[in-house]
Amino acid sequence: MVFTPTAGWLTWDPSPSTPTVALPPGTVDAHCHVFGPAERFPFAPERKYTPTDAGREQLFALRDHLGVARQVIVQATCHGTDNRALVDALDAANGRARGVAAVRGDVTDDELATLDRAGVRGLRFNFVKRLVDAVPTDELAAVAERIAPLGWHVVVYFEAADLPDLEDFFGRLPVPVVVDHMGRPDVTRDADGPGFDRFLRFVDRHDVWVKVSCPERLSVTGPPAVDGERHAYADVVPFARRVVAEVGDRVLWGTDWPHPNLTDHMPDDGLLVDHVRHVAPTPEDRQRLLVDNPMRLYWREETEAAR
Ligand SMILES: O=C(O)/C=C(\C=C(/O)C(=O)O)C(=O)O
Repeated sequence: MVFTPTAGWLTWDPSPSTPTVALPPGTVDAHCHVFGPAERFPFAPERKYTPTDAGREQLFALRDHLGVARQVIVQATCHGTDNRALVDALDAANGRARGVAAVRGDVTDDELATLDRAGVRGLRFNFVKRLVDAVPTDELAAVAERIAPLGWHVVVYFEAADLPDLEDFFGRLPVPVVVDHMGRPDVTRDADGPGFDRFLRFVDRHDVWVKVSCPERLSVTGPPAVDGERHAYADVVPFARRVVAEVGDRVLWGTDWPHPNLTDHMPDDGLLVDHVRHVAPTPEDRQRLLVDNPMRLYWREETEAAR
């Protein structure tokens, strides 16, 4: 079957620059994806977009190019609840990757156990309307009860405007909740204004984890370097720095490679690494953000053994 990438859809940068920021040893890219290759792992019929292939070899090459040690591969909607490409990449990563899968409500306990053995440590619940149709929250709540004994968590992706309708559902989940891309704030607003205040109150109330990922999706100032530095997405920085300052022990970072659904510009992944310097200004901030927090969430057995 031939899969034609969605028209107008940019593909990932095949030659990202070399970061000027030296990442701490053990850095984890806590949000990236693997797409296909489609001839081995066809995209889901229910998908809302068709990406270009972005296979495990390219994902691992990016890891090594950026100086990242480990990756958390997150199931994207283009593969629906078919986690075969994810599991294949986990198998090939030799312990250097963990996964966040997507499942239907009728997933069996044996299937969950198989995913756990493959390195999956969470499920993704996607509420972004341009990506999924109606979300069966009752089904998701039932599945969340079943993954609690596995020690898994739930990664949630939603638009900021939808948080009021979703907050109670998230607060009732019996497992840790991790929010993708800071809950997609409107960065034209004040990072200290009521909208982001509300998000951070939700985070604090329910001990929610937050990814300071995807400045390229959130920014309206775009990629041009700011003040001559290898820094961009300056309008996103105040929001991300607030999260790092106020949620320091539950904050994560990721590249979001291969950056699906971007049409106006494709980020340079080397610049995304440099961007971290502005989001997490001290070495201690970066150690927590890039190493300690993701290791505690995804490689708990190693962090507990090291105590
Ligand atoms: O890759 C991301 O995290 C963001 C997007 C896509 C998905 O998450 C997905 O397809 O599951 C998006 O905003 O289009």
